[in-house]
Amino acid sequence: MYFSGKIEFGVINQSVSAFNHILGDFSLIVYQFQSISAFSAIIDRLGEFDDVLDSSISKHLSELSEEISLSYCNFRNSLVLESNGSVPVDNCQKLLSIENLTLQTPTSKATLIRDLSLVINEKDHLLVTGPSGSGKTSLLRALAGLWNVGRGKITFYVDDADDPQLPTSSELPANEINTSHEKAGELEGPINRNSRGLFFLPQRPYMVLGTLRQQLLYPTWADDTTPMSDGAKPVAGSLSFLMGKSNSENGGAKPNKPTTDDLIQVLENVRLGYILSRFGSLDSTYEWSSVLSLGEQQRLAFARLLLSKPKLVLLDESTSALDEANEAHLYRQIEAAGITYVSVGHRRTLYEHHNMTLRISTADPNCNKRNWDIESISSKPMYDFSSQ
Ligand SMILES: Nc1ncnc2c1ncn2[C@@H]1O[C@H](COP(=O)(O)OP(=O)(O)OP(=O)(O)O)[C@@H](O)[C@H]1O
Repeated sequence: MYFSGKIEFGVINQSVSAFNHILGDFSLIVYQFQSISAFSAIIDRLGEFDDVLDSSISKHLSELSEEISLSYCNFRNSLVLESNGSVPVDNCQKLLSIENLTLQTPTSKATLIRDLSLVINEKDHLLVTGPSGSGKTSLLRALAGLWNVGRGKITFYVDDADDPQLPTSSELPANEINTSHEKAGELEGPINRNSRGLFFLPQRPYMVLGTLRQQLLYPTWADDTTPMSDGAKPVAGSLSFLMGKSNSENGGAKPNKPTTDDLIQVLENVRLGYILSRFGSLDSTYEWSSVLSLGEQQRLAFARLLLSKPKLVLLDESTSALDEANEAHLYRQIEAAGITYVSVGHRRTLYEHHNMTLRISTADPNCNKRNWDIESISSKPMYDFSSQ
C-alpha cells in the first residue's frame, strides 16, 4: 500500500505502535491472570464475610430482649459515706455483682450456667473450677463483655473519681451505664474496660508487634506515643505508679506512664529480668510470640498487669504454663499490688491463692436446678512454695 502510494510511511509506524499497545494491554490480562483470579476470590470471601456479619448483627438486634445486661455503676453510690464524703476505711468496696445469670452457647443455646448470683468485694479472690466444657471460660467472657447470650445482670462498681469517662451520678437516671443500650456497634471493647479498672488475661497472651517496651505498655499505653519521661523521678518508691494514683495532670484514668526504670523493675518482679540481657534492651524488636516460651509470655502478661494495676482482673488459666513456684510468686505479686482476681484453672495449687471457690458442674438439660456452688477456702496453706 505504501509502494502503491495509498498510505504514507508514517501511517505504518503509527499502526505498528498501536498494535504493540493493544498487544501489551491484552498480555497484561494473560500475564496477571493468576493475581486477578486471586483478587477476585478474596473479594468474594470478603463479600461472604460481610454478609455473615450483617446477618449476625440483625439476628443480634432481634434477640436484644434475651441477653445479658452488662453495666457500670458508681461504687460510691452503693456505700454509706462518711460525713465528709470519704469512703469508710473498713468498708469493703464492692467490685462486681452478678444477678441471676444464665449463660447459653451462642449456636445451640445450650445452658452452661443456670441462675448464678454472686458478689465480689475487694480482696475476694475467686477461683472458678469445674469439669472441662462446663462454662468457666464462657463465664469470664461474659464478664469481659465478649459473650452476651443468655440472661441476667452483671454490674461492675467503679469509682468515678478514677474515671472521668464515667458520667457522674447526676448525669444518669439510675447511676448506671448499661452497655446493652450501646448495641449497634458502640459496645466498648475489652481494652476500654481496662480504664474502668478491669483487666482480662487469657491463657495465651497477645504479643504485639514491636519492641519489648511496647509489649509491656500494652494495652494501657498502647495508643500513647509521647516519649518516656525518664528524667522524672518516681514520687515514692521505685514503682510510684503502683500506688494507684491516676495521672491527674493528664486528667486521664490511666496510671502514670511507667519510666524505663519502672519497666526494668517490673520485669524483675515477674522474674523476667534475664530477657533484657538476652535480647539487648527494652527497645529491641523480635517476633515475641516465637522467641518467648508460653510461660515467659504469661509472665510478661503479669508484668503488664502490675503496671496497669486494675482493681479487678479476670485470669483465664493465665499461669497454666508456669511451674508452681512461679505461679505462687505471681499471685503474691498481684495480691500485694492490691488487685482482686477471679481465676479459672484446674490446678490444685490455685486454691492456695484464693479465698472463695465457684464450682460449676456440667448443666443437665432436663433439670432446672442451679449447677453451681460457692464455698470459702480455708486459709490453711496446702503447699508451701515460699522457700523455693
Ligand atoms: N463460640 C462458641 N460457640 C458455641 N459453643 C461454644 C463456643 N465457645 C464455647 N462453646 C461451648 O461452650 C462450652 C463451654 O466452653 P468453655 O470454654 O466455657 O468451657 P470450660 O469450662 O472453660 O472448659 P475447659 O476447662 O476445657 O477450658 C463447651 O461445650 C464449648 O464447646
